[in-house]
Amino acid sequence: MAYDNILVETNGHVGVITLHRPKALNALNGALIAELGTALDRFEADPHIGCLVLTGSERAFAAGADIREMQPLTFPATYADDFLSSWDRLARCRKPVVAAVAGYALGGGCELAMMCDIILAADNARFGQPEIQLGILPGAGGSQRLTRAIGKAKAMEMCLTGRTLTAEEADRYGLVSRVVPLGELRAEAMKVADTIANLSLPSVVMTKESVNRAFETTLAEGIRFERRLFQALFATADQKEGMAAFVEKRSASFNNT
Ligand SMILES: CCCCCCC/C=C/C(=O)SCCNC(=O)CCNC(=O)[C@H](O)C(C)(C)COP(=O)(O)OP(=O)(O)OC[C@H]1O[C@@H](n2cnc3c(N)ncnc32)[C@H](O)[C@@H]1OP(=O)(O)O
Repeated sequence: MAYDNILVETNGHVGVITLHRPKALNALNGALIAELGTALDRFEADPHIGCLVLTGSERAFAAGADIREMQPLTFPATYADDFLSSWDRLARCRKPVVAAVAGYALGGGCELAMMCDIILAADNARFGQPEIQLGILPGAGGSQRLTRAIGKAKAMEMCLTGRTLTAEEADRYGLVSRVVPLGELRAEAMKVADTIANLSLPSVVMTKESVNRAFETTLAEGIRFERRLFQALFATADQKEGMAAFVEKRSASFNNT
């Protein structure tokens, strides 16, 4: 499959997607989002892939949704087409996704990063929701995921003023898991993804689902849900292998069953 707006490659059990619209700082247009959806479908269906990395360029992860594409839109058209309703494909990916963010992650770019499970930031990364400066608001979950990630006070300031965060601030506020030197970003992201990809896929997918459930339910329901998944994993061969490997003092070799 040929892609025009993204680069797709496989490295061991890791699928790597690189946003690639360099002239527009990886601004997200309909074509790019469609290609991203196709790549995600393929990696998700590939039993050899256990984790994904999503990245951009050194200058921009993504500078937002494509303003030129959005400029002529009208309310009746956006409403009738339910504009953006399919742009959250990434958030529905069942396999873990590591975002490797360098440069600008603004608007839809910040929202795209927040749809991932782990965000590694290069020291030059900048996160922001500047939509207010365009007379709109974050439309792909930014006001919701950002608020859950860093709290109301900081999310309000970002969304209401368009202020951007440095990588160091994003780290301190809990938006990213850590900051690494720009030159080490890709290698670090690959290391994290490779670690995950070599674990047992059923336990990885269930762990992701269980952590995400914390955002959607009560504590009691979440704990019950986690316990059921925990019990279910005792039906897998990988649980037997993982625990046998520990007892026998050797590395586990999982086969995702
Ligand atoms: C799946 C999730 C997506 C869902 C999206 C939901 C709704 C989201 C809405 C938005 O994201 S609105 C857009 C929010 N982003 C912005 O407002 C940032 C806009 N860009 C800038 O402010 C600046 O470009 C910059 C990032 C601060 C960089 O400035 P710099 O001076 O270094 O470069 P430029 O010359 O401005 O940019 C180079 C080139 O890139 C084009 N470009 C940049 N951002 C966008 C964009 N968001 N849309 C379209 N094009 C963009 C810019 O126009 C330049 O192109 P040329 O003019 O040289 O052709």
